[in-house]
Amino acid sequence: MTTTSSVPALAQALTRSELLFKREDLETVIAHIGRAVDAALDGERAVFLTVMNGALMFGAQLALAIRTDLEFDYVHATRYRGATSGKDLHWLREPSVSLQGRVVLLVDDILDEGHTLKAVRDDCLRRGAKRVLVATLCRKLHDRCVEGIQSDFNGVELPDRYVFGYGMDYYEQGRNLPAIYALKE
Ligand SMILES: O=P(O)(O)OC[C@H]1O[C@H](OP(=O)(O)OP(=O)(O)O)[C@H](O)[C@@H]1O
Ligand SMILES: Nc1nc2[nH]cnc2c(=O)[nH]1
Repeated sequence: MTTTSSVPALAQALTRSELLFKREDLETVIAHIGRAVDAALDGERAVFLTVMNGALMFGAQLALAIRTDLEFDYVHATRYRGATSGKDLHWLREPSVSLQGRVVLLVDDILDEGHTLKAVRDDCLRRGAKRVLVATLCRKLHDRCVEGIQSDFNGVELPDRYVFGYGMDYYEQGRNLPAIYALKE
């Protein structure tokens, strides 16, 4: 199977990648996040705001692990646009549910440098959210994260290398791999 453009091939990337977390481990971790979110919500019906596309898989599994009833919406903000380093943030879809006076659970796959989540969190507050909780499947360990953003709930910690799988892309490929891989170099 070949790709239709000149982007680097996923199969090639897999040969020079390391498997970091497999599906079963991630499912266990996500179930724990669900319990923690229930405790934090304490019965309040939050807006579950998924940041597309990367959070598609994590968002679905996390939602099923939360017992408290939720209202769903999504945003699409992208900084990486299929590349392996981030640039300016582009808003492709804003929330449609009113966030005024609401608790928002902001759900994303990865907290890397934090620009995306910071911008989306600040936008939620501008729209009147009374509290924004941030849930991420993974976060990278480095000192380049912008000030003023962190995950309230996070699944796993990653080395400072480009990762893909479980929602995260390698040149828009590999999002449906059921594990997280890191490029070796
Ligand atoms: O912490 P940051 O350095 O801002 O990076 C994290 C963001 O990067 C990815 O999105 P991307 O822009 O690749 O769009 P995608 O979700 O469509 O893949 C990921 O889904 C996060 O939203
Ligand atoms: N796929 C992917 N998206 C990201 N967004 C920010 N960092 C990363 C990363 O390492 N991989």
